[in-house]
Amino acid sequence: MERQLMNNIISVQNAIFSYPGNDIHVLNDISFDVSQGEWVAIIGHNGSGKSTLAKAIDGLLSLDSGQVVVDGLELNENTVWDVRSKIGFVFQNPDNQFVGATVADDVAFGLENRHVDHATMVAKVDEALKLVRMDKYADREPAGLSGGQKQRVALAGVIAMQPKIVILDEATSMLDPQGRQEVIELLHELKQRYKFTVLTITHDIDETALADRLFVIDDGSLISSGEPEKILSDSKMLLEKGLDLPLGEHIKHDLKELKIEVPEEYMNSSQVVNWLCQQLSSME
Ligand SMILES: Nc1ncnc2c1ncn2[C@@H]1O[C@H](COP(=O)(O)OP(=O)(O)OP(=O)(O)O)[C@@H](O)[C@H]1O
Repeated sequence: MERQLMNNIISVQNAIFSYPGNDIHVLNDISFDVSQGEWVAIIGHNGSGKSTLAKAIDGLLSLDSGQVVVDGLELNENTVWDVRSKIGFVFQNPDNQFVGATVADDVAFGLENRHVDHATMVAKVDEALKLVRMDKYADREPAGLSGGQKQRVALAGVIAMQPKIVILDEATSMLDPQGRQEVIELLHELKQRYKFTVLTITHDIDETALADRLFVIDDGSLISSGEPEKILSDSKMLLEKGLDLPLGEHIKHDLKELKIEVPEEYMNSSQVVNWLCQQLSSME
């Protein structure tokens, strides 16, 4: 109810899409709205259509039928550049995104295209690199960085532009667990600070617990959407759809297999550990 009162910044209605030469609907009549400032995480098995959906929102491909509206603009060939200017997109493989000779040049690229004055540009680049903890690498060549460092720099490029919408397509997949945690916390902070709307596509199921809403895509259809805690506690559906269980739910699932009664509601791993300790102490 509360969501309906907020502004929709992304609206996808009856999206249908097949790649040329293949009749299969990779997007099979998908509809949803995303509110301004909302963080939506998208999960689904390999090949379920998540990246295709993200590309359709960014106008990188056009739908066979249906409609995408971004910040009040209906996406079509006349509006595609305006739509894209509202979206910061980080792909899984940042190598395809680097254009600058140095890390700093690369982060500055979008700002230069917007003719931002030099002093502002230097300050924004420095701030963005500090936020992703890559300021010490400002003069390095992007090609010489590790996969995780490249993903951080790609993210800095997006942060510097302060777009209304940030789409991360498996953009933390090369980060180590600590780095991934840092980037997710950073996103959370930036979302509060700049009121970004965030779409994250991820195979890291634990990461999705922090989102405002979770979408499950299966063979091109949006089969479930709602509060992450509700969806993440539906272990039967997640397993049926070939998805991982979050760690806490994984432990609960194993306990259930041992015929141990566990709470139905979603618990993260620390909550499961606390719950187990309580059970043990009550047995003493
Ligand atoms: N350029 C393309 N040409 C033809 N088919 C494609 C193309 N890109 C993707 N596909 C197919 O479309 C389907 C959906 O792909 P997509 O990349 O959207 O899935 P995904 O859910 O993002 O997968 P993953 O989790 O593996 O990244 C897959 O069957 C894929 O093989």
